Amino acid sequence: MKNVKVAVVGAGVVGLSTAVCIAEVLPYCSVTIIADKFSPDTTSDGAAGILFASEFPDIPLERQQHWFKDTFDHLYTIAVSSQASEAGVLLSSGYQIFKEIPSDKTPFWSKYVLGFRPMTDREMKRFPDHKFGQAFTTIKCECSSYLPWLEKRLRKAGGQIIRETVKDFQQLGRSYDVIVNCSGLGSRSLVGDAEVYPVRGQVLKVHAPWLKNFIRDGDGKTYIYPGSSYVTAGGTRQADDWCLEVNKMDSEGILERCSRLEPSLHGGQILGEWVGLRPGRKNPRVEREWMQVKGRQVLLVHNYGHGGWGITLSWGTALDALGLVRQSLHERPPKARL
Ligand SMILES: Cc1cc2nc3c(=O)[nH]c(=O)nc-3n(C[C@H](O)[C@H](O)[C@H](O)COP(=O)(O)OP(=O)(O)OC[C@H]3O[C@@H](n4cnc5c(N)ncnc54)[C@H](O)[C@@H]3O)c2cc1C
Ligand SMILES: O=C([O-])CC(=O)C(=O)O
Repeated sequence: MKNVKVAVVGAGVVGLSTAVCIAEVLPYCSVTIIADKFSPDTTSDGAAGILFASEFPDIPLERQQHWFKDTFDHLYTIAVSSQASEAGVLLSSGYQIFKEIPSDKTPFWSKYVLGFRPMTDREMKRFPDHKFGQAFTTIKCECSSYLPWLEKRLRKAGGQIIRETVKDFQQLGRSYDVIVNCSGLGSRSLVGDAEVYPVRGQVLKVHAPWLKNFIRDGDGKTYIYPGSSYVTAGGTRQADDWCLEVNKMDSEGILERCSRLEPSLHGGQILGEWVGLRPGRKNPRVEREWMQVKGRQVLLVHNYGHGGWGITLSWGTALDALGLVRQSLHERPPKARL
């Protein structure tokens, strides 16, 4: 019997992954996603969805490794299955190149992607402004397909979906035993977390079907990611900028920088421009607390603040959030709601 009521707030890649993990693994939980935006209108939808990461300063490296590996393994299984195109998950090969030789030539995720190696001198000849490069195959997870696919998986596991703006967790706690906060940037107002801030990102969607391999400048500001139906060319990383309007100067800068790396982009056709606000935070917050609601203890699990790596870490942090829910319910089973 499903006697524990769980509300997952947020229907981006983090909320949907977390809801699916809980609904599929804990048979005694009834899971409801509550969000004010769903695919195709979340931040997750417009992201390139490429899997790799930079390191967060205060999370043990081992934990970051397992977040990455769990997500990679989960998505790899989909990428090599017959579900791949419906789920929008594909393998993607290419280069990350650096103008200066990085201090760490083998990032923590290098052992989880496929075929990671330094680029050869012949490969580097294409990029005369760059001194060093890494070649590897990773995963590209296109959320405009992946989120609807997760929604379907959630419903199959008995999950429900409600479109609503949550104003207050106290209020929500009257109807649920567990709240999982996957509201991304929304956590700034929902839980008053001033550590979460927007990191604005603008990208172009380009029709250039001859491009097959990604190219990313290690500074994180210029990248070209061929996908299943268009190429994502980016980007910008503007901290504390809340503007969701397309900026023409940003678009010109993106095109100019990307075409320097890949001159054939000039022959492409721009299909659209998109802006999203990354849920920036020094470290993602994946932890639990207890809330007192009308004399009852309600479990509140947080899973937000993934910055530019929410897709990369989505399944791994969802599994951690699931672990926190399971462990907490084991320690303190919920009392009946009055
Ligand atoms: C240009 C760009 C490119 C990117 N590329 C990549 C990439 O290649 N790889 C990668 O890993 N990451 C990438 N990212 C980062 C990635 O998009 C984010 O880390 C990720 O989308 C965060 O997911 P999320 O589910 O936490 O948040 P979101 O997708 O923003 O979802 C938040 C959810 O919470 C809901 N919500 C918030 N507040 C409330 C409320 N009060 N009531 C109800 N619902 C609420 C929203 O409606 C929404 O459903 C990119 C981001 C940008 C902007
Ligand atoms: O940095 C990248 O290559 C893509 C990304 O995650 C982002 O723009 O946030």
